[in-house]
Amino acid sequence: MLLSLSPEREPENTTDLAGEQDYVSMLYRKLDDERETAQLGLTGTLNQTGGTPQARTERDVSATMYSERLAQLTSVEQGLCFGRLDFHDGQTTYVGRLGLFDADNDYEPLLLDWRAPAARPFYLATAASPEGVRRRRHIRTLSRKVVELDDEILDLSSAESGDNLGLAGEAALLAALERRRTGEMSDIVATIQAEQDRIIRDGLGGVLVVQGGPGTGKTAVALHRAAYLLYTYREQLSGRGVLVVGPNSTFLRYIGQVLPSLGETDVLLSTVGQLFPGVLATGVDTREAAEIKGRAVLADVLAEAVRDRQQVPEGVLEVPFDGGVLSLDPATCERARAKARGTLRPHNLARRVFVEEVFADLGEQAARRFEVDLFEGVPDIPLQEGEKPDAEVLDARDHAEIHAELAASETVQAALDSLWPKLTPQRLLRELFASPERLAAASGQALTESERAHLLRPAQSRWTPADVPLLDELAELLGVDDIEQRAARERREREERAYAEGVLHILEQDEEIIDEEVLRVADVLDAELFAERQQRRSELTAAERARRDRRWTFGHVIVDEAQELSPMDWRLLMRRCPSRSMTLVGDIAQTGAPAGSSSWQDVLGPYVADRWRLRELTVNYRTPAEIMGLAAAALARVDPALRVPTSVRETGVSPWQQRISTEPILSLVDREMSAVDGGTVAVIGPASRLAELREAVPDDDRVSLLTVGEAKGLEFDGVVVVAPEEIVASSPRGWNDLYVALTRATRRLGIVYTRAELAPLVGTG
Ligand SMILES: Nc1ncnc2c1ncn2[C@@H]1O[C@H](COP(=O)(O)OP(=O)(O)OP(=O)(O)O)[C@@H](O)[C@H]1O
Repeated sequence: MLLSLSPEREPENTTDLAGEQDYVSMLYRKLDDERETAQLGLTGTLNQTGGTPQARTERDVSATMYSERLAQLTSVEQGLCFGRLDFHDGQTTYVGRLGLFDADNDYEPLLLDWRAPAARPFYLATAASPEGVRRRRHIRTLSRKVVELDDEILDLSSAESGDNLGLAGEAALLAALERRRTGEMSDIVATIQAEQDRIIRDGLGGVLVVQGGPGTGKTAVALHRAAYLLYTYREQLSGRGVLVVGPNSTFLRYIGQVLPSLGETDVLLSTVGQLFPGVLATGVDTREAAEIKGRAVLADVLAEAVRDRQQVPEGVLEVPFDGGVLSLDPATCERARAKARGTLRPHNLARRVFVEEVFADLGEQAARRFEVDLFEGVPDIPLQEGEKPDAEVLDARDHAEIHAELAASETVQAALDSLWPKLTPQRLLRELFASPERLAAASGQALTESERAHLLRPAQSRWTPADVPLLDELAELLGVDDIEQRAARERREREERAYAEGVLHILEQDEEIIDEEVLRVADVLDAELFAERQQRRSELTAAERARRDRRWTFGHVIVDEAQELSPMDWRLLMRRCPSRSMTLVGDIAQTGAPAGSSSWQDVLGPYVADRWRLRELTVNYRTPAEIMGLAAAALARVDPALRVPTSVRETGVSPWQQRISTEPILSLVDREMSAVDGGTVAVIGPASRLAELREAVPDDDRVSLLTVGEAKGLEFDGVVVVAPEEIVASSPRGWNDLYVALTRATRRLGIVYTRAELAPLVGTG
């Protein structure tokens, strides 16, 4: 065991257990009281009807507040209190998932929220630097029952025998690490380690990069940091929300429960591919296409593609109008285009200027023709002595009418659309990738012919995740004019509100005439009203509004597996976070995406120069030492200078390896399932073998069949890696991929070879 049980532990004692049970039971009673108060507050608020619009708004705010409080109080039920600190000065504090106070005793804290500054010694105090703490106690509960206490005495004698990983609460930590995995990540609030705590509580401003090998808790730390920031900077963050970006939806499902279990719901979890409202990116790019689409130079290509849609005709364009023909000459169009471009506005907004210029020219032609028609057959009357010529035959109203007619004319609109079309990002990108000519014109020297060939595809193709940052870029270049949609949405909201108010009004009137004995309408409609208000409330949370609004900017952005993002992904994310208050967690050694990065400075330089701070995590909590020995051989192939993080555990079980022909995969997986005794098993193989493996893998909820990309960020009790040599060969970052695959297991790892090319790796097992 690498995990030693130092510092010194006090023997567990039943009196202590009973004492802690009393205290914990008191906390749960307090929690129940708080819940009841919140529930009563909510019911009372929902039962109120009528009143002024302001009173109704205030009610909505109170209902929101009460239901949020209720959700928070419910989320902390499991493990409400998990720690106790005894200080040398005789003081004692309890640490838990939220703060509880004694209203009858000057609001003395009964339980400290783990995020409160006063709770920090629970995570940071060590025997060498005890911060006044004499004893740290981990309290383990099952439902509301105290089942185990783990004590550490922090004094200098134990500091000398302390282990070099500097772990706190080792017994509790070990218990957490050894537990079976369920397929959903759990919070680590009771056993956060000092190096993790420092990152979680780092200040809100600027860009913080957390670099750490597999299993070092980067994801856990990122999520706890979100909860910490929302607690500490609530005023600043609750309006704009926090965005957490993950690599794929499987990963988002895996981490989805962590923040709610910490009482936080106002966080948007999303992949980059989900950040363009209205676009569902279900298509899959080839590796080459994904890499090319991720390049920064695509921003220039897209800007050029937009300019390419601002045309000047080669010859005079004849525009049928009102029974005659108007002509648009290249010089006029050139002038109009230069003026429109000169505004530096996005394409769709600059179009207005282009149209005005063209209308001025066409309008003049139309007016002249109108005058000619007007005076046709009327003899010229010579001017009298001193009389001036009539400067304007048509007045401003006539001109306005002509403009309106031009605007309404389909032929004029068709001409304008051929020169400066109104464009959506979707239309432009679809037409760009479907046309070799347009793509060649837009890319100039930026892409070679063969690179362009990778991007070409039929117009009806599905969107892919790598298209999303391109659509986002185009939305900026084109200027999506969603004023009408916004107005429609606001109108809809007003109508819904008016309808609800109408219903309430009718109910109130009804109540006046209904017999007292009969159930009052409000008595039976509570639930419905509640649901309706809940719906309206959820529409108003920052996370929900952010999901619908492409231009939403977040108070803080957290990116997990940040090494996988392409330069174009970063452009999108930076737009969502102009304050550059960001936490990026990742591992350069695990980069698998073709457009992913191998240097944090390369990623961040364009946005913040060198003004970002780096923190490192060095301890691997997931993967036992035996497995890391094997993974180290794969990492050495990525870069001999890279080191694997130190494992906290040994299991005594070495990874096994065998050739595929020796035994069918099905029986190997069955064997692993019994070995992990009800835990989870993943079979990770190259994409090209997935169909074949699907037939060979048992149909069981506890077994997952995944590519390396899909397995990124996840963990399982047992892992079987199939055809490692094919994983390595199938991508330029093959060794990184294999490293990721080998580090997913918490207990057991098996490798099934198809060939023997990776003998050096086998030899290191
Ligand atoms: N302080 C801790 N207490 C208990 N468990 C922990 C602690 N830190 C990390 N873990 C556990 O270790 C495992 C690995 O954590 P996590 O997935 O956050 O690592 P990671 O650095 O994101 O890994 P990867 O780079 O492979 O995705 C998880 O099961 C997590 O709950």
